[in-house]
Amino acid sequence: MKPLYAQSQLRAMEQAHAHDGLMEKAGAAAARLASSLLLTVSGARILVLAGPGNNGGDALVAARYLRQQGYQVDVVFTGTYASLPPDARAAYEAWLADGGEIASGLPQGREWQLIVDGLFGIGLTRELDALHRDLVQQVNAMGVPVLSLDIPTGICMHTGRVLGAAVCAAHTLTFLGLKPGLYTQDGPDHAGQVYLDNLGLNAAPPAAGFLVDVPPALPARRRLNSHKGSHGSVGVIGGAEHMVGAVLLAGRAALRAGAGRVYCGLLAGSAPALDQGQAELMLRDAASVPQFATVMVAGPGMGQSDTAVSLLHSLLELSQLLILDADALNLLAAHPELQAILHQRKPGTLAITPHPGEAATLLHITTAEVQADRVASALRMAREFGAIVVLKGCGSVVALPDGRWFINHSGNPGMASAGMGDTLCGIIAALAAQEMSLEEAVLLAVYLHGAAADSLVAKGVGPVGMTASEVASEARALLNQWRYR
Ligand SMILES: NC(=O)C1=CN([C@@H]2O[C@H](COP(=O)(O)OP(=O)(O)OC[C@H]3O[C@@H](n4cnc5c(N)ncnc54)[C@H](O)[C@@H]3O)[C@@H](O)[C@H]2O)[C@@H](O)CC1
Ligand SMILES: Nc1ncnc2c1ncn2[C@@H]1O[C@H](COP(=O)(O)OP(=O)(O)O)[C@@H](O)[C@H]1O
Ligand SMILES: [K+]
Repeated sequence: MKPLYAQSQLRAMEQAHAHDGLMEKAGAAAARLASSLLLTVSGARILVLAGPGNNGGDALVAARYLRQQGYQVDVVFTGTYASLPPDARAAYEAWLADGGEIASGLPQGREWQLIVDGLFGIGLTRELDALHRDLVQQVNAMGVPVLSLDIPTGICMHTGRVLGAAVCAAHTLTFLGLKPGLYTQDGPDHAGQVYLDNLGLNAAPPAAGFLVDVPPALPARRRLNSHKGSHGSVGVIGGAEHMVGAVLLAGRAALRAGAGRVYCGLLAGSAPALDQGQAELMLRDAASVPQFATVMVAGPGMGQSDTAVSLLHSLLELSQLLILDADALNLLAAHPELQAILHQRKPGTLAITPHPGEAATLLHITTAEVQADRVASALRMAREFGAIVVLKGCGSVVALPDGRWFINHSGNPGMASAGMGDTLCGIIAALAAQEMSLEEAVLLAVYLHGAAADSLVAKGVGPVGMTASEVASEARALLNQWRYR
């Protein structure tokens, strides 16, 4: 896991090292990366975009180093000299003193092999104005690789949201520490490959959150002398008429992630007595399932019938570890009396896995408002529902009631297909059944789920057409590889 920082923490780091030449180091690092990216292009021409603040200063330093290395460098500066912050002003003067020139608009009739984006960094506080929006759109239309400094211009460092328009970079060199906006929402689509340069600062403050980019804690190795009862029992309730598959997908995923036994309770009157594709699943009357299970999942395809409400009600009052998804979340949103029970539960025994639409229903806001700040939305749900929360989507956010949060770094758009969420809750339940805490199970399951999808893409199974069942099988392969090899 890697630390993620808030703007205030990055500012404090900058201030504590105000006399350490950080901008010079940042610009030099940018020039090094730029020239390594251009290695195969001799005599390359580089466009450097410098904005009105210190991000622009970094770019001007990089421009100077690149010019000294023999590149042809065109600088476009969008600020005003008089309002530049001191370090950036010094960088501006040094560029001119070195013989560099400054243009205020894009030079015509030139072709560049690389663009360095130093328009805005972590100081972007509002939507881009018309001038910058226009420039960003022109840059994106050029089809030239872009190296963004600190964060792609136009991306909000906290939320990953596009503020009006944003640069689509192939590479982002980020300074001092990683920013959450690089890893969730629209950040990953704009940042390309991310490189971190800590500018020589080795002591960093405590993280605001964490990026989960390696497998977190794994379940213990199995004792040779173990039996099916040693690996827990998962129960899954849901599957109203026409939605039976959701429960079967969750149950099958739980088997593949190692649960000793899996029971499924289907609400549909026409439900099968056997899963023809997975005879190991034990199909029972939904109301009876909790008595067999150490960990329960409720919600996949559950519908919102009175039966569903009363099943959920009784489940919330039981002490088992519980994972709620899909319709269970919609029911929770619609029935305040169900929410009231949540706070009587033992801490750490409930997880909820909303996608942004379900999160909006739970929080009584719009999906756009949820997405405007995914970390804040996930933390709010964690607090209000006393639950471990997975806010799914690109850069899934895991938030805990005590205020800790994580952004998951695995996964890809091949996962945007029906059944993926059912698979995720089956995996969470199976890991929790194998004696992990629910918090550990959630963190591992979210990473594993995405890593399995990434592994399938690497093998050519996706992103197009990758199925949730395939992800469950690949998750099994990875879990075995991580734990036993
Ligand atoms: N100060 C330092 O010691 C260091 C700063 N660094 C760089 O400095 C950056 C942060 O610099 P700043 O705080 O100056 O911020 P930025 O350079 O990101 O931009 C801030 C400037 O843009 C203006 N602005 C914000 N939103 C705007 C909008 N939508 N339209 C038009 N103007 C807008 C602000 O009023 C301000 O003038 C970092 O991202 C990093 O690149 C690094 O060099 C590390 C060291
Ligand atoms: N673009 C994406 N990048 C990464 N993960 C994604 C992406 N799209 C979907 N996912 C993941 O796939 C799963 C989809 O869950 P959900 O929307 O509940 O699907 P369903 O209800 O159809 O099963 C979530 O874990 C989500 O994080
Ligand atoms: K930038």
